[in-house]
Amino acid sequence: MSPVAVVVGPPGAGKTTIGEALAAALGVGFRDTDADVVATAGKPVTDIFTEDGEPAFRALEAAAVATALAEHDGVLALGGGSVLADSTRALLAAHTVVFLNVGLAEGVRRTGLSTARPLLAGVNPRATFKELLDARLPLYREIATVEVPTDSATPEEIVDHIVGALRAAPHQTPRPNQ
Ligand SMILES: Nc1ncnc2c1ncn2[C@@H]1O[C@H](COP(=O)(O)OP(=O)(O)OP(=O)(O)O)[C@@H](O)[C@H]1O
Ligand SMILES: O=C(O)C1=C[C@@H](O)[C@@H](O)[C@H](O)C1
Ligand SMILES: [Mg+2]
Repeated sequence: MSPVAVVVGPPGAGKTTIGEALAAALGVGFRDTDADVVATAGKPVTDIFTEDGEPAFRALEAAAVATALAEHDGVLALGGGSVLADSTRALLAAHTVVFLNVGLAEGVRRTGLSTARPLLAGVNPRATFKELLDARLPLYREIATVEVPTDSATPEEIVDHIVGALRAAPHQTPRPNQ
């Protein structure tokens, strides 16, 4: 069993929004590893960061991603920082991975009103977001099979784009060493 598509990208890229809409368009189930981590820990992501620390969150996240990749056959959205783990990127090499890209200004705008993202809760969310994008863009691109810019597209347009890309390459050839 393998997800139809795994959705990755920075905070605010739309992984949850687009992932849910993509699953509905394809008539498959949707799963989000952030929700899996919250269910396992029994508390919100912010509390895990505050009470247990980011390394504890990342360990829960890597385990949640490995389980979901093995169990889920619909659309799977990953937490924004999942790609930081070498083990997760190695697992993703065998999957169809949609990278939802978002630029700095739009990413800050979309995440600005929420307090639910502990990494962006500091005094200068814009600087933090820029550091995060600089560090992660190569990692998202390393494992993506489809990259979709989202800054000036509606969720409907983005879903159409992804459905078209999946139809054009329905059976991804496994990469070497998989
Ligand atoms: N294409 C889009 N155009 C405009 N707004 C969008 C778009 N995609 C998502 N949004 C909005 O941006 C916000 C963040 O979206 P969402 O929660 O889906 O992002 P995410 O990638 O799942 O973030 P996180 O990494 O924190 O889980 C939401 O308010 C959502 O409605
Ligand atoms: O980008 C990140 O590192 C994060 C994104 C969210 O999806 C959550 O997984 C958490 O807030 C961390
Ligand atoms: Mg999300």
